[in-house]
Amino acid sequence: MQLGEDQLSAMPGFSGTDKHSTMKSSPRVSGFEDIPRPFVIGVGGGTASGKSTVCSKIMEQLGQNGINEKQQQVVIISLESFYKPLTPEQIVLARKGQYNFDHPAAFDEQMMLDTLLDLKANKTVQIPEYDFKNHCIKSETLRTVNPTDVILFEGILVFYFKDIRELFNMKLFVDTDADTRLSRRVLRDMKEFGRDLDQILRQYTTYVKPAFEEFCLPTKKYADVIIPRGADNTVAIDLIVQHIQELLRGSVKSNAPQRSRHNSDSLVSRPH
Ligand SMILES: Nc1ncnc2c1ncn2[C@@H]1O[C@H](COP(=O)(O)OP(=O)(O)O)[C@@H](O)[C@H]1O
Ligand SMILES: O=c1ccn([C@@H]2O[C@H](COP(=O)(O)O)[C@@H](O)[C@H]2O)c(=O)[nH]1
Repeated sequence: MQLGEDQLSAMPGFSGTDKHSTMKSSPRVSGFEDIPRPFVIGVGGGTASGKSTVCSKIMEQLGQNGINEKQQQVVIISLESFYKPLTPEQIVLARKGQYNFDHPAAFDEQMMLDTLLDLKANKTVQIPEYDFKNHCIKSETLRTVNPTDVILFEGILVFYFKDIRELFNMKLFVDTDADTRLSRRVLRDMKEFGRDLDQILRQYTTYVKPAFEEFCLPTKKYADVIIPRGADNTVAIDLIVQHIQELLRGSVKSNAPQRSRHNSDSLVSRPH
């Protein structure tokens, strides 16, 4: 679905263009003509840093929440959809906090790559939904993701895999203090997934923390924008939303062929 001027001007904060002139109220910035569509934004960061919450806030501020999936112009995809299936023995270990869900080998990199390439080629894809409680894919539900304008792809290791990292047009890293993350993770795992404290802490100290230090934290250097304090950082979120709105407005007018943007060509540093 290509965005229409009316849909865009309905977005909160979208200043819009005069119906009869594309330049009057908000001149287009040079360089926006060739924005790739979809524009794929990677959102990395440690467990419970607020990646999902930041993505939800971005969606909300773009007026995308509560919209029929078919009409959404921005979608969120989570890395957990690409967990490899566990054997029955591994599920037993996972229930005791003895399976490493934080190691890159836990993910199906090829499936992730194929899915992102299909989305970049504006194909409709089916994405599994993950069940954290039972450590498996929900077999009855496959989520259909239609061609869209902006994709937010969030997860602990989204910047770890080089092939995947190179598909992102923008990279955000949600940077939240480790104690805050641990306390949120404990509360979330207890409340939402019914886990006990022993299991949570064993898993955290054995796998989550070491893997964060070995595989996730080193990927921070790839980020175009680092968001300290996660969803509490309303200034950063406002700026990112404003930027996405500029992108969407640019994509509406663009007929130019898509091309990938190089890191150093980051849109964030362009003057608005
Ligand atoms: N700024 C915040 N203040 C308080 N709680 C938060 C904040 N951001 C996230 N949380 C809570 O912390 C937990 C983890 O947040 P989430 O966005 O799911 O993180 P991630 O996607 O990085 O794992 C959730 O229970 C969420 O409600
Ligand atoms: O079955 C599972 C699968 C994953 N996890 C943990 O989830 C986090 C990643 O998700 P965030 O939303 O980014 O926190 C990862 O640290 C895994 O340890 C799990 O506990 N059980």
